[in-house]
Amino acid sequence: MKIGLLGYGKMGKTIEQIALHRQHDITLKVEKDTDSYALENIDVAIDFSTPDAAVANITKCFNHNIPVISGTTGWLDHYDDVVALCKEKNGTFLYASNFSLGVNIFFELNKTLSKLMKNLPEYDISMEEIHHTEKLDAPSGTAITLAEEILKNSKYGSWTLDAAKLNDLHIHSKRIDKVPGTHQVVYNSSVDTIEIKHTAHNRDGFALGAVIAAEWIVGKKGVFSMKDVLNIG
Ligand SMILES: NC(=O)C1=CN([C@@H]2O[C@H](COP(=O)(O)OP(=O)(O)OC[C@H]3O[C@@H](n4cnc5c(N)ncnc54)[C@H](O)[C@@H]3O)[C@@H](O)[C@H]2O)C=CC1
Ligand SMILES: O=C(O)C1=N[C@H](C(=O)O)C[C@H](O)C1
Repeated sequence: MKIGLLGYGKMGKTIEQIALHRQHDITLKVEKDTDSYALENIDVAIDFSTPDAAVANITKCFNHNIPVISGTTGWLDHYDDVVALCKEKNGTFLYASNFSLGVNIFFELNKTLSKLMKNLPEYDISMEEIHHTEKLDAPSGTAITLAEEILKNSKYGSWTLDAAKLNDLHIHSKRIDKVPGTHQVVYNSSVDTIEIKHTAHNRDGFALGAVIAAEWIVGKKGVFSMKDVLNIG
């Protein structure tokens, strides 16, 4: 498979290693902020760029009929527009806030736990996400995915980064040098605490999931998620 890497930073370089190991070719690497690259000789594009660049990169793939895997976070206000454009162009698109198998299992644990806790308002819920200091967005895309599931079954109106907003689900975003990604959900009452936590040890799990998604999507049309790839949830 010929892969175009839209974004060749920490994730692009990790994906390259895993893709080569799985006998794929990297036929394009976009390393900096430009839209003047050519989408030629590519079976699938994988976008791990920046919040500001993601929509233009995805749109360019639709216009060139290239399936696109999107791992970039921080652009989700435009997600519905991108899905509509994909359908209009008869394109192929998959976004995941987190491609790792472990986090996708964690998403299912979070869903199950939130359903179990639905009628127990004596528990206050909070979340914490920790990432490296180069991360541009907060909260993390993964934290938003977790929060959106919790909100379906909780007393909270929306998620917030502001601890003073007591009626909302507080996400505490911490930035610590070199941390690849840690997410925790805490249910706290006066008598006990229930916590679930996922800790990434490096970026290999994210990268492997993105390559597996790219392998899976070639030849398909439409809008997909990691649930389709992993057949869970
Ligand atoms: N969904 C997932 O599983 C994961 C998502 N991410 C997300 O992926 C994104 C990238 O993460 P990192 O690789 O750690 O960041 P990074 O900062 O190391 O790399 C981003 C790269 O994109 C390049 N870039 C800037 N403008 C561009 C453009 N217009 N087109 C193409 N490339 C452009 C930058 O020069 C840089 O090399 C972030 O949004 C991050 O949150 C990161 C890890 C896992
Ligand atoms: O920026 C990162 O590094 C990560 N971003 C993703 C997110 O925002 O959830 C996934 C992972 O946690 C690493």
